[in-house]
Amino acid sequence: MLDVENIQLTFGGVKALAGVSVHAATGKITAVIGPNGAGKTSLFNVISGFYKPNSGQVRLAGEDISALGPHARAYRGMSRTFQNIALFHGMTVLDNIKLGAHTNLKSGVLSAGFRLPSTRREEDRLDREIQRDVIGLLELDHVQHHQVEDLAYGLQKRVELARALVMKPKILLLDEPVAGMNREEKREMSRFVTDVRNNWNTTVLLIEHDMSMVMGISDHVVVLSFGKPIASGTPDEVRANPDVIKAYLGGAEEPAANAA
Ligand SMILES: Nc1ncnc2c1ncn2[C@@H]1O[C@H](COP(=O)(O)OP(=O)(O)OP(=O)(O)O)[C@@H](O)[C@H]1O
Repeated sequence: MLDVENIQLTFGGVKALAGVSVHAATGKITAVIGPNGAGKTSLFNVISGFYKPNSGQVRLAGEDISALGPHARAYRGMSRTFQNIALFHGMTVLDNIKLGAHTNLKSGVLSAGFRLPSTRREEDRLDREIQRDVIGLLELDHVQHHQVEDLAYGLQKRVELARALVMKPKILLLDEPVAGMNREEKREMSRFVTDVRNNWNTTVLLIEHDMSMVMGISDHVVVLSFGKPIASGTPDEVRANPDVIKAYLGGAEEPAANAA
């Protein structure tokens, strides 16, 4: 589904990514892990089109999308959540979720402004679809009319996930989905991500520090260290890999070529 080939990205003298390739297979959960500064966030920003790499290619469902910006990638079925909560306060859960669908609506801003009958029909259809698919699946029924800022942290993260899903993405990019959560919230988020994949066959790519989440739900894990892939495989393979253990224990040395 997603093929990231040989990405090089430098910031001044710092090589943030030095030849990173990642394949996220259709309907699978792929995780990118690595110690602080390994290049995970940079890789996500390259994949979603926020950073332009020095070289390398990003392909989505076979199409080279390397030259496209974030909106064009979203339109092609790439959706992401962010590390920090990015919801609109003063709005309900349902309205926040609906914001994720604006590019799916056929009616333009003008007709929406005049509330033409066709726009209202489209909104009604969208409401029904959101209720049926997203709100039900993510168990947000009981809070859909609440203001988002009144919700507990874990629920707000779930609303963000819902908003990312409204577009029915081909691939869902999750940027540290359980950061800052308590154990119960982490367990719930893991279950919901797995449910989404199981129900819709969505391809999921996530970056995450929480090892129990990564090892619990991933089909495939890629490990970065100092901007390079050092291992990949099943959670069990990666866990047992001596290079990975060394990187996490702080024994790995930065390659001389990476020095600024
Ligand atoms: N905008 C930037 N300008 C300059 N250097 C940057 C920038 N973003 C990242 N870097 C550098 O690129 C390298 C990779 O950083 P990145 O944030 O991608 O790692 P990470 O694995 O996401 O780290 P963390 O787990 O701490 O979020 C680091 O050396 C970082 O200092």
